[in-house]
Amino acid sequence: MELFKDIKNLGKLVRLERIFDRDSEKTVIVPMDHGVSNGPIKGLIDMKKTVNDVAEGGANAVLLHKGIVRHGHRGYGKDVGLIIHLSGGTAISPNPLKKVIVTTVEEAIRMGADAVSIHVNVGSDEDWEAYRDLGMIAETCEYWGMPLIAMMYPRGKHIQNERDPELVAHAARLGAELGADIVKTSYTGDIDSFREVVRGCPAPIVVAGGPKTNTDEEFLQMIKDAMEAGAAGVAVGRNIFQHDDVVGITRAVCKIVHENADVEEALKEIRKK
Ligand SMILES: CC(=O)[C@@H](O)[C@H](O)C(=O)COP(=O)(O)O
Ligand SMILES: N[C@@H](CC=O)C(=O)O
Repeated sequence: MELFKDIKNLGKLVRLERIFDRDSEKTVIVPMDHGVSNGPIKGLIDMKKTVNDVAEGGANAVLLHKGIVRHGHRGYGKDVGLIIHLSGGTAISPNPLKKVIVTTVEEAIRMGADAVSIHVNVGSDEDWEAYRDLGMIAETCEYWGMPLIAMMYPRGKHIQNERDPELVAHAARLGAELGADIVKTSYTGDIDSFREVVRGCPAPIVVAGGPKTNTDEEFLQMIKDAMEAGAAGVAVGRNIFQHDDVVGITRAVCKIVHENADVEEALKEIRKK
């Protein structure tokens, strides 16, 4: 794939083709790691059903913690790529922004992962520990041919605006500098500033979702704008798995990401309740 022309590691290339569409060279990832950070929230109770629904809707990959694969692997339905999340931390911790490494790349390989991910809150207390983790895990991923996705967010007590374009650009660049193959970060709110984030980051960027938006139009427009700005895809959790029509909203997102559809056309995929 042209998108990964800088990557020479064959194992990584083979695996990346399982989580990116070979024709569009874009991806729709559905993170479902919220059980660790927030507990069994809406949409993440029956994990097999939710994984099956997003697979049915055409998602390229789901992102899970290891225990959900162990307890919840479907073994039926349409196959979907598997990204295993290596970081953990909870909203009820005295330091909710602190993430520690809870799994190894080797364990992810044993579980059949197509990629692994790590979460870094840039600007949080002791963020340097996460930078060290990212750099070291990148080296292990290189050895095993395992693609690494770094979730890079400006978050911390001195960060006033987590979507500030300069801060998002810095966080994204840091991910690429320390060895991530793909960077996931927040949308900055407008096409021009996000284009600069993409320009400043040598690794492909996938855009994160955030809390469930009020309307489907608002959410899909954000996806459309991020793609227009040069994103290589999306990694959206709650706006997909908490939707009343999980299959339909996944199809709508895929239509924009892979087929460059406009929002109006994509909305037709959703079954209104
Ligand atoms: C649970 C998290 O920490 C999130 O960052 C999650 O991993 C994610 O990637 C985004 O999920 P959304 O629900 O789309 O914000
Ligand atoms: N490839 C797996 C990924 C989830 O565990 C599947 O399709 O079920």
